[in-house]
Amino acid sequence: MPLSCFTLPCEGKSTLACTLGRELHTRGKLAYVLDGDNLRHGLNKDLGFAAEDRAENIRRVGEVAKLFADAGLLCIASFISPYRRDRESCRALLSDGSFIEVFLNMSLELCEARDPKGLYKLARAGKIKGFTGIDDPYEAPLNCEIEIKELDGVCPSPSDMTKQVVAYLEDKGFLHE
Ligand SMILES: Nc1ncnc2c1ncn2[C@@H]1O[C@H](COP(=O)(O)OS(=O)(=O)O)[C@@H](OP(=O)(O)O)[C@H]1O
Ligand SMILES: Nc1ncnc2c1ncn2[C@@H]1O[C@H](COP(=O)(O)OP(=O)(O)O)[C@@H](O)[C@H]1O
Repeated sequence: MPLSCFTLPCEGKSTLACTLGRELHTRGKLAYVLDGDNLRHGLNKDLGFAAEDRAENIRRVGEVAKLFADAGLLCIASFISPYRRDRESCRALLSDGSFIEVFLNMSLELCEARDPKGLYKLARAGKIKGFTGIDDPYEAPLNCEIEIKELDGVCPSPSDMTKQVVAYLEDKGFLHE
């Protein structure tokens, strides 16, 4: 089961992927996290952020996730993947129902206020071009399986985000023996 979180930078993808991975491990499930930041240091270090590079990034991630799924692992993929067509290509690679798209739907203001790596600041200053959410697009999904959003302007905690995803997985029978 490849489970993929797609959103703007700083929306909490890596945090959710990590918390969820730990929760699945405590339930005796073998899970592996693929994260954009990490893969771009190795497997995908030849790629930049032009639309065709982002497409190739996500194509490779989909192929790797498929290998994990074949081996019986739960794969949690945490990438921006801003274009719908690239996400749909990943979905098409995998068997029906096994691709679960998680959309973290937080405001740009919240992401920008976090900015632990200072990239939004650089993008606003024009020092990074083509930064998602600032001068590059993000196409929100039309039919994701799980949407996590702010409640009354407050972002759910990592633990609450994880609970929402786990509830979905339990409901769909992914966590049964
Ligand atoms: N131009 C531009 N646009 C967006 N993001 C940028 C850019 N340059 C560098 N970064 C950093 O790269 C991280 C996103 O990598 P991804 O592989 O997930 O991107 S993508 O799926 O190919 O769009 C992303 O990390 P996260 O903050 O974890 O999302 C950024 O830190
Ligand atoms: N649910 C949350 N509540 C509060 N802070 C969060 C939450 N999720 C992530 N953060 C914080 O926001 C920043 C960006 O999170 P990160 O998971 O790296 O986002 P992304 O992978 O989408 O770029 C980090 O400093 C992280 O600690």
